[in-house]
Amino acid sequence: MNQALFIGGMHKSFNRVPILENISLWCYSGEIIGLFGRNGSGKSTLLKCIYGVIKKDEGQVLIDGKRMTFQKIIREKKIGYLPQNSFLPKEKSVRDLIPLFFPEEAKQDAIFYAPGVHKLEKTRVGKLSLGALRYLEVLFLMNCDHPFLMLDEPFSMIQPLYKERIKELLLSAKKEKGIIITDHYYEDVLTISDRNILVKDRKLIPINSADDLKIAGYLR
Ligand SMILES: Nc1ncnc2c1ncn2[C@@H]1O[C@H](COP(=O)(O)OP(=O)(O)OP(=O)(O)O)[C@@H](O)[C@H]1O
Repeated sequence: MNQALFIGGMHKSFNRVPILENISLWCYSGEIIGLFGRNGSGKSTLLKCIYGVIKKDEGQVLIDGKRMTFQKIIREKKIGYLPQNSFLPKEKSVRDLIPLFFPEEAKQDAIFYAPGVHKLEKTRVGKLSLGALRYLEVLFLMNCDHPFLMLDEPFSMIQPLYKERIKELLLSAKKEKGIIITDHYYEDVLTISDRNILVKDRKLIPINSADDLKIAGYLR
């Protein structure tokens, strides 16, 4: 079912320093939005405010016209969020972790039989390479039933093979989900995104191409 995520009139300051001012943003299922911006421009803050892990000063998050709180987003499984730091327990093996997150056999199979997972089965999460870990996290999120996903730097520091696998997952997931993704690996994002936005001077600016990123001062 097509769904719409709407963020309206969002403001956020830290210690009275404004980071985001009067931010409005839409995301529909079936699209990938690329979110760009210089270090410290407020991309992670925006995602955290939408998800509700940090409190916004003002503004609304609506899904299909219904006002969302952090509790509702979690309870009703509305948004899956990939933070910059890993959320998987380090001491568990990949094989033990899968049934922990996914009791249903069909979901377990979807993950076990995803490309490259079989050979990671016995490895503990803490021993996975950064690329394998990020891939596994994205794979887990894709297999949850959230209509929206927000990913904070899924491509950072990972080898091309895993980047390609993550891109394939995202392109497949967007058939059913709306996805917001932020990463400084802008070329990887631009190859899969449908719309792009730059966070600059506390505001959002629509971006149509890498040239626009130059004009807006994100690239040289
Ligand atoms: N909990 C916090 N307390 C105070 N200031 C914070 C906090 N979190 C973020 N900031 C500040 O808010 C600004 C935006 O940070 P944010 O992490 O959202 O930027 P970003 O665009 O995601 O950067 P990067 O590309 O480096 O990940 C920065 O100046 C940062 O120092």
